[in-house]
Amino acid sequence: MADKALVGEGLTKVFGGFAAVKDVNLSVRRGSIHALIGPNGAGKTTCFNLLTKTLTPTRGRILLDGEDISRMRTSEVARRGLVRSFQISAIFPHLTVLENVRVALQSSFGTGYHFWRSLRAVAPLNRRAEELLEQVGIQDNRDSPAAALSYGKKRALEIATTLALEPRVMLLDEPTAGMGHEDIEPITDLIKRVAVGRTVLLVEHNLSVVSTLCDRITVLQHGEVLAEGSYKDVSNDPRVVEAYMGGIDE
Ligand SMILES: Nc1ncnc2c1ncn2[C@@H]1O[C@H](COP(=O)(O)OP(=O)(O)OP(=O)(O)O)[C@@H](O)[C@H]1O
Repeated sequence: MADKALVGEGLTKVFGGFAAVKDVNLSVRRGSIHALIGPNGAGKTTCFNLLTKTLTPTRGRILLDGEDISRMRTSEVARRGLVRSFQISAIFPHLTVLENVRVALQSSFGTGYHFWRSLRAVAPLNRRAEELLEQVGIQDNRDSPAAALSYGKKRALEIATTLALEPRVMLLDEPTAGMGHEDIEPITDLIKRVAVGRTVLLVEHNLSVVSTLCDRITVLQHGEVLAEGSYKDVSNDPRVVEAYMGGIDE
């Protein structure tokens, strides 16, 4: 159990009689970057939403560091170090980049969204916010309104606000979705950097990103696990090739 940061056991989610996820077993090794992939409608988002506690499983269990978190609220699991990017700290477009990270830090320090608290009380958080901006490479934009950032830099800001919650396990939902070619490489490098010393699970459509970033891949099809292994293993698996035929995105 010690090497498994996050485990899904027999995860099933039924929507009005339709099983979007069926008896999925999934283990995310500590320190790894693990991807959930599969053709459209395979159940990736549903599975991800179960693991991130956005949805409650119809059946099955989720274990974080061996502890059953199946019935816990997202805020409880976030306190235990399982954080979905953007789950708590959505970007506030009219706040500056620095203020956005500070708000995320306030929520992790339990001071919440009490904007009326004196500026003096939040000032010590500025240094940490600046460090986080540096870590994701957008320190030069600290005083810009978040709305003015390029798409790629917005994603970097979202990662900074996630890091503010000190995640041990980070869950990223399609981190490169909607990105132009020029933004994909920097965000891939950034995820690699912030993954050091952490565990990362992501849903990602871009298979070239998956191949460069991920240690382990789970392929879903029709709500079930079709294959699991390294990118090389799964991409050479004839069942995976067949599942993707006609439905591949990249
Ligand atoms: N809330 C819901 N109610 C009913 N059916 C749902 C619901 N959410 C998902 N589904 C169905 O479950 C199946 C799996 O959907 P899901 O979004 O998890 O797949 P996906 O692999 O993420 O797909 P995509 O790559 O297209 O985003 C689909 O057939 C979808 O229509």
